[in-house]
Amino acid sequence: MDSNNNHIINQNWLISQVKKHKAKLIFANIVAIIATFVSVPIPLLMPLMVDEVLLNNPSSGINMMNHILPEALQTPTGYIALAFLLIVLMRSISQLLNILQSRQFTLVSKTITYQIRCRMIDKLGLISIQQYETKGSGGINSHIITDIETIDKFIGTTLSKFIISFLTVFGTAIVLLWLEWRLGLFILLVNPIVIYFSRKLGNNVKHLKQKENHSFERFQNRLIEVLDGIYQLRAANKEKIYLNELKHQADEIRHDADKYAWQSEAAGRLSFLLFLLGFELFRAAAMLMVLFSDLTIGQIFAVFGYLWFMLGPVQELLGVQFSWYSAKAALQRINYLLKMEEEYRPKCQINPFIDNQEIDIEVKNLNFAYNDESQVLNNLNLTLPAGKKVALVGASGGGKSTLIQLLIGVYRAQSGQLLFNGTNVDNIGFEIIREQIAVVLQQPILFNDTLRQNLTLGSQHSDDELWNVLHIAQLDDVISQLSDGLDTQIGRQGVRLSGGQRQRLSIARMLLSNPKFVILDEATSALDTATESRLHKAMNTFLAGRTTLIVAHRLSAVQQADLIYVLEDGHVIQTGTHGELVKQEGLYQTLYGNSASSAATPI
Ligand SMILES: Nc1ncnc2c1ncn2[C@@H]1O[C@H](COP(=O)(O)OP(=O)(O)OP(=O)(O)O)[C@@H](O)[C@H]1O
Repeated sequence: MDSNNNHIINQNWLISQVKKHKAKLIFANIVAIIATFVSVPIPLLMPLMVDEVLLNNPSSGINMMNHILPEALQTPTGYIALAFLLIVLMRSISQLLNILQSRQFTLVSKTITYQIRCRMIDKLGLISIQQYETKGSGGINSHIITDIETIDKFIGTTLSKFIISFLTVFGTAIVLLWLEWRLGLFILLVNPIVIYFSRKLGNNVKHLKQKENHSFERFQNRLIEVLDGIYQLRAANKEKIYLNELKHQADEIRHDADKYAWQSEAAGRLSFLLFLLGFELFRAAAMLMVLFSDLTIGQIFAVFGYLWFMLGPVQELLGVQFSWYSAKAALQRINYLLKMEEEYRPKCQINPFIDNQEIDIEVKNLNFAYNDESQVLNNLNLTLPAGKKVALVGASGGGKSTLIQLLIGVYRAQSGQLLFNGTNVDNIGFEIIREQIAVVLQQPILFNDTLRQNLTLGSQHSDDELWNVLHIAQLDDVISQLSDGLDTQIGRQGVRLSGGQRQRLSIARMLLSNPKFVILDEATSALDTATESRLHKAMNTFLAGRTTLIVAHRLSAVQQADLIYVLEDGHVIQTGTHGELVKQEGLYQTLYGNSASSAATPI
């Protein structure tokens, strides 16, 4: 579990990422400070215009303007026009600097979220299959897409606005202190009080965001399942029931999202109301000061200007905490995924496959259960001799596919040993073992891509090689008739192919990977007997000298094996060749005894 925690996104990791972008962030902050410096003095032009121009009390401001303006323009209209141009210039510069600053933040946030996404994708390759089965792809999907989006928004938008807003409020308070220290002090005190209360209010709503996320995850998981099974559901006329269930889950999202939306909005508005009350108090105090102190009308305009100036940034600051709650919840969910239990991956200490020799496999006293409820493999003992074809038969649910899962390391036995060429799998490591194995499943996994890509899975092979394996797999005739040949798109999960064609494509893929150990798990179950027989004949040359494990129910697939194991309740009850076993009283005879001459025997 400790090693899993190495992947999580914590403060240290974030700090290390931020350090990588130090230069950009320092630049962004300097830009933010300059932008604030440029925009904060704008309201100061108010006292100048009101006191010195409108009320005709020329002072230092007018003197300064006279340095810039030619004599002919040194009139109230000229001063107003100059102030107007100055303000336009200052506002434009400040906005341009804001754009520059937010650009820096976007660059940083996109890079950091890209890093998080890569970290999650790396993790996907490590998570144990058991965890995948429990979590479902929808949940994982939502972490990689929605949660990262939330974090991206927080870093890129909220955080960059936070800096500008904070600097603006701070700068405004400084100018107010300078204009009238009592008013400045007042603002400096009001803001922390408002932020304190708004945090209290925010605390009451943060769990609602998590609830909304959970509903969303449940919905997404179910949606993916329903879409994957839509064909079956439609055929069984159960589509409506499942779609209604989805609607019900969508309604849960509505309920939870609505609760969070209005309560966070209300909390935000209440905080802002608190600020507005402070604001009104401040305004009243400022007017009293005009009456009872030397604050001028112009200065009070400046003070009001600053209050107005502050409203937006204060609202941004108050909103930051809600984005923070969302980002924190998203981070927690991302870390949940990053902490998921990983597949057991022992390091390679011995490589028993280096001499290109055939592979023999020994299974010794193997015990395995998926959960506490039932034992699937019970002290299983068997041998797959090098270069031989071994069939595994038995009633459904006997543990045949489970043994395959253990052989390829998808699950791990609770006790017992698995030996490849006499070496325990724990000393070899499954990465090395999987290089030697190819598994063909009853329902092959195909991608919505070309035939070529589905065959090669990204490795480089010439067309001749591809056509050769397609020929062995009895698929070359079918594919040569397609107008796009190897570049034909096969659709989602290979829907444009028949069940038998999908199985043959999967066999061709196995042939191409040139494995030393072949596992065929009901790999030809969808083929007609004539094609199946041709395929077995064609594959015989390829399989010679390769250890082959055949899991099948059909006699045609079983009887060609050099050795057959009959499995019941997770252990071997009979061993022998077809000829020997049909003569023995027992499960094999019950299953295949009367159909020795028939080509296919469904169980
Ligand atoms: N992922 C899983 N989680 C929990 N239980 C499982 C899982 N996969 C299989 N099982 C259980 O393990 C037992 C053995 O299943 P397994 O698929 O190995 O049988 P099998 O012999 O291959 O059956 P079949 O001939 O029908 O393919 C069954 O009782 C099944 O319910």
